[in-house]
Order: sequence, then C-alpha cells, then structure tokens
Amino acid sequence: MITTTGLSKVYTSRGKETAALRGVDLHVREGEVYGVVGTSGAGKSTLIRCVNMLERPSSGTVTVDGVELTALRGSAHRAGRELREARRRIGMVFQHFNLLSSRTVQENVELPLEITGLDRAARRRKAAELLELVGLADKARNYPSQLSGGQKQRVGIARALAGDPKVLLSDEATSALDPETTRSVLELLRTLNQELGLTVLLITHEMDVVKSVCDSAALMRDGRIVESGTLTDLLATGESELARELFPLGAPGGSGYSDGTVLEITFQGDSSGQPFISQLARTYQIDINILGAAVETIGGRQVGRMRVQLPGTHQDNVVPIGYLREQGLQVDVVTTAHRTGALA
Ligand SMILES: Nc1ncnc2c1ncn2[C@@H]1O[C@H](COP(=O)(O)OP(=O)(O)OP(=O)(O)O)[C@@H](O)[C@H]1O
Repeated sequence: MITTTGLSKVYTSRGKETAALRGVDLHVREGEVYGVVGTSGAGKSTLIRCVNMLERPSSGTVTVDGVELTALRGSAHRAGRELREARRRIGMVFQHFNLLSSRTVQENVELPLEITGLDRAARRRKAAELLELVGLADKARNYPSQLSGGQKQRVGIARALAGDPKVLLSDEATSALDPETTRSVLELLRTLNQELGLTVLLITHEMDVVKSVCDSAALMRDGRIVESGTLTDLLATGESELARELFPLGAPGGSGYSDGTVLEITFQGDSSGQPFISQLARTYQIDINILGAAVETIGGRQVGRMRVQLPGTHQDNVVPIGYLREQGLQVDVVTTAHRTGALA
C-alpha cells in the first residue's frame, strides 16, 4: 500500500546540507499498522512528510495505493491536480493536532471537505458521521479550547478521515498525551484500522505505542532503516534490536554469568502455554536456573521471553537446546562457559 524505494532527502539551509534520508526502502502492506521508531533526528518526520509529499524527496520514489506520487507534478505547497487528488486519499494526524481555534469542532472536520467543493448539507452530514465515529458527536459545537488533549486528537483524526483515505499517517499523534489518553487514542486507531481497513503508518519514539498497536515496525537510524519486519518475525530474530527494545528482560545477557550456558527463549502463540522448562529439566535431568522472565501482549499476541542458565558448556547443551527448538521455541545462546579444566 505504501512503498518507498531509495528515498533520499537532503535539506539545505544557510549553505549547510543535512542528509535526513539516505536511501529508505519502506514497504507497508495494505491493512496493517506500521510503526517507525528511532531516536531524535533519525529522519522519521522527514520520511512521513515525504510519503504524502509535504516534503519532496531529493531522489527515490514514493508509491501510495498504486500511484507513484513522486512522478506527479507540483511542489510540496503547490501541488498539481493529480497530486492533490492522490493526497486527499492520505489522511494525516499531527502531534499538536493543528486545529483552527476560531472554528468549532464540526467546522474543523468540515474544512477539508470545503476544499473539495462538497455542498454544505453533505459536509455537515459527513462531519457528523465522522464525529460519531471518533466518539465526539456531543462536542460538535464546541471550540478546540474547550476540549481535552485526547478529544482534540480525536477531532484531528476525524478531520484526517474526511477524504475517505485509505492510508492514515500519524506523526507522533500521542506524544503530547498522558498514558491513559494515549491508550484510548491508540485503541481508536486500531478500531479504524480494523473496521475501515485503513492502513496506518505511524512514527513514534515510544516503544509502548509499537507494542500496543503495530503489526510491523522499522527502526531508523541516521536516515536509514536498519531493521524492519512484522513484530512476530522481529521477536523470532535473536539479534533484533527492536525485539530487545520491545521486550527487554532487564540486564542484557553476555556479562555477569560466569559459568554455564545462558539461553534466551522466546515463545509466541501456541507454545506460550507449554510447561517446557519443567519438561526440559525432567527429560534431561538438569537443574535450570531461571534468571528472568516476562510475558506480554505484543501486536495482539501473547509473547514470552525467558532467560535461563543451564549447567555446562554450549557443547554440553546441544541436545537440550535442540529439544527446545523442536518445541517451536526461539532459542538464542547468550553466553556460554568455555570448556576449561574446572568445567570439563
Ligand atoms: N526543514 C529542515 N531544514 C534543515 N534540516 C532539517 C529540516 N527538517 C529536518 N532537518 C534535519 O534532518 C534530520 C532528520 O530530522 P527529522 O525531523 O526527520 O528526524 P526525526 O527522527 O523525526 O526527529 P524527531 O523525533 O526529533 O522529530 C535532522 O538532522 C534535522 O535536523
């Protein structure tokens, strides 16, 4: 639904060049919620602004719903007709809502419809439907200053949906909100994704946002995507940085365990109900030391991760590790004791 290839963006200000994007290939499938995370300055905002051509990329292509936007004429602020039409099918919500304070809630939602030339009665009807959808039917006549942050963002979302978009872009939409309001706005995004089949591309610096609503995620660093995939696949990849951030298990492995073999076991879906540790201990008559464990719901699926220590070297544990993998578990060997005189 959204594809970028080799996307680059260089800003020039006061004679200084900043490469904000350095060849980004992004692929967001239809109907998924896709999160882009990364530290400040990684290029997330630039990426999302290039996706709807608020910013024209320096090179590379952007295709949304089969239309190659980069091939359409017009600049970011003076778009040609085709680009304007394509953009109408892309809704955008902003961190600071960007509502007009002099207009009522209803009038804010109607704004994009005025631009399309829809008549007054139809605009009213559509805005009323959208406000109903975001749970704000009773606030239609209020002004933005009379609303809470969460309510303002719901208005922002209703306005973004006015053009019946297939894609919704969210630029840190919950960053200015408290945790509870964040949760309810994310739930709304999820509901819209499921009920309207809306594809959502969001950028955030909060891992919790990814954890609670995203199907897929990408990690950006210094203008590049350094890792991406579905959360399920990322969690099944031992060395995934995103998976570790999504699901930290306290102190990282690799230090502090002087003997034995330390494993990180990740289990998802069906295998999460299995008593595999006790089965392993019984089958191989070994003492297993549990160093840390957590179970969370990530992308609507139960995922567990456990760090355990087995006696002996990696070599000594090849069979038990194979047994765990046969059970469908993801097993990563974090540290292993070397076969020394003392351990042999
Ligand atoms: N209009 C601009 N002119 C010049 N440089 C810019 C402009 N916008 C962004 N940059 C630079 O491009 C780089 C990427 O910025 P961008 O805002 O895309 O990152 P970000 O990951 O969204 O960061 P944040 O989370 O802080 O918003 C940064 O070095 C930034 O200073």
